[in-house]
Amino acid sequence: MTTYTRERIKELLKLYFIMGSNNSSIAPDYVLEEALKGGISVFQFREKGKGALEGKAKFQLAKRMQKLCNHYNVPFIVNDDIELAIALDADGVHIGQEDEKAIKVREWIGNKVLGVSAHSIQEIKLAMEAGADYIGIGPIYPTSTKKDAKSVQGISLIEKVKEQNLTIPIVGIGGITIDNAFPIIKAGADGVAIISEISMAENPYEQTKRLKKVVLGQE
Ligand SMILES: Cc1ncsc1CCOP(=O)(O)O
Ligand SMILES: C=C1C=NC(C(F)(F)F)=NC1=N
Repeated sequence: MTTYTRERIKELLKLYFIMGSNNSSIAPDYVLEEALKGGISVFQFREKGKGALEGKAKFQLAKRMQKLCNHYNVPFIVNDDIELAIALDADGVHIGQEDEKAIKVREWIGNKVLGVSAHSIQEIKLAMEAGADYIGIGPIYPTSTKKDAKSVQGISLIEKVKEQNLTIPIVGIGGITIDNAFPIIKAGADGVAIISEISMAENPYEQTKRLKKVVLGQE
């Protein structure tokens, strides 16, 4: 398990921003800093898909984004790339079902935060046994950001997790906007994970502030 308590993980998941350089038409460092000022609670560096950076350029962008997160005391999570996470001494990693097995990753990363994507109760239980600190469930709504996203599942799996009294922290992801975010929290998720609603926003700072109010039930 991680050095973070389960309660702390649940707090961190509240407004989970995820992006890479190909999720925005403007400078990713600028978008991230606006989102940090707007109140995101955790950031995931996800450099993936068409036009994604690789090698030194990817490492340097990750380093700049990690520095921004450290400045705002927001944990910095790396998607998929375990070596990069270890090289940067990131706060955690997020892996999908098709990535390295959670049990192996847990051994590699020690007590860093380990997040796992899951699409069924079975996958959630396996991830819990492997020492995952939180689960990403989605796509909740249709999304065009992840080309190979699984079928849209709504909030049904989040509700099932609650019905079965599974206590692992949960974050919903996929097609989440200002208008559809709160039902995910109401269904029992600890937070929402967002890419384009913030990364493509006209004003990422204002958009983040509004999303924060929505997930806190203040709007
Ligand atoms: C990474 C990922 N996993 C499931 S959907 C998705 C993309 C979420 O992006 P957006 O918030 O723009 O729909
Ligand atoms: C595919 C993903 C699914 N869920 C998450 C998170 F929101 F962090 F749990 N991140 C991903 N990259």
